[in-house]
Amino acid sequence: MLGTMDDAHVEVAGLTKRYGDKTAISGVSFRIDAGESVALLGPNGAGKTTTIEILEGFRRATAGRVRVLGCDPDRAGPTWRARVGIVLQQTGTFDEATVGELLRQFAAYYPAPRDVAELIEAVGLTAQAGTRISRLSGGQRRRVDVALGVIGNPSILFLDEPTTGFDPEARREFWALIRAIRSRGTTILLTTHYLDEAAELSDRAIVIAAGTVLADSPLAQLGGPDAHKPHVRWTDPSGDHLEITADPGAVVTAIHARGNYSDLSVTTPSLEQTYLDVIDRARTGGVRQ
Ligand SMILES: Nc1ncnc2c1ncn2[C@@H]1O[C@H](COP(=O)(O)OP(=O)(O)OP(=O)(O)O)[C@@H](O)[C@H]1O
Repeated sequence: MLGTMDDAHVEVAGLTKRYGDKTAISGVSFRIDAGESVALLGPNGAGKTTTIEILEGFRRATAGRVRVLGCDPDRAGPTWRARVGIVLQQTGTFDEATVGELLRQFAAYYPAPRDVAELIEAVGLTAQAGTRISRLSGGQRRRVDVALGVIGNPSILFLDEPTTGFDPEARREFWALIRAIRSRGTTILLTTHYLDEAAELSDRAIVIAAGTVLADSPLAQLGGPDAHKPHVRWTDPSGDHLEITADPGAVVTAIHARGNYSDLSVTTPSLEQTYLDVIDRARTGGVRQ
């Protein structure tokens, strides 16, 4: 059966994956509702690709419960696969075909594909529709990858490090493309090492490291409430000071009133710093947010 009684598009409970005697994923649980866009974050080797490929049905879980669109990906059939869009980290090349030929060929595999000309326009390749894939730039090929991922009009789209190697302009164009797919109501799970990308494309971040979930929260709340408070730093005759405060104005006014200070600054931690703190705290024995 496709679909569940509720709105969960992904349900993962106690997911564990071992490669031989190495445990890559250890008891991971999370849920993604229909229409949500979620970023899976974590350092190299954290288990992101392993997790996403289990959800795609490309790898088999060692233990735990996994449901995508209400089905176990390991047992799901072609009807399920037609509703799941995938953009892998690296894709094969179809050098001899033109963009239009390739997409028309793939559209024929799906019961309810998107209109090919409209999709080519949506991914910004109208001028290249008659161009062989081998003649496209790296960024243009990645657009073809995305077009192939959504040609079947999927309910959920998996993107594994979609913009690695992109220049800043290509990355921004790609974000616009994904936002357009998101605005159609498609559920999205992406892995990325770029915090700005996660912030642009996601409602929520799930942070994993060493195969366990460290945080699962909206990006603006990552690390807990104190993680986003401004830092006031200053120096006075008694030494260097740091105060983390929700009201930096009041702290600065008090410092000023006391006088005899130097090197006063007010900064807000970046999302990247907050993320690195979450990872760091876990390494040094902190607790889950
Ligand atoms: N086929 C495999 N056989 C053995 N070990 C593997 C295999 N695939 C992954 N691993 C190991 O599992 C762990 C998780 O790897 P995974 O590729 O899922 O991490 P990742 O978070 O996607 O990393 P990256 O950010 O570098 O892509 C790593 O320690 C990796 O070496």
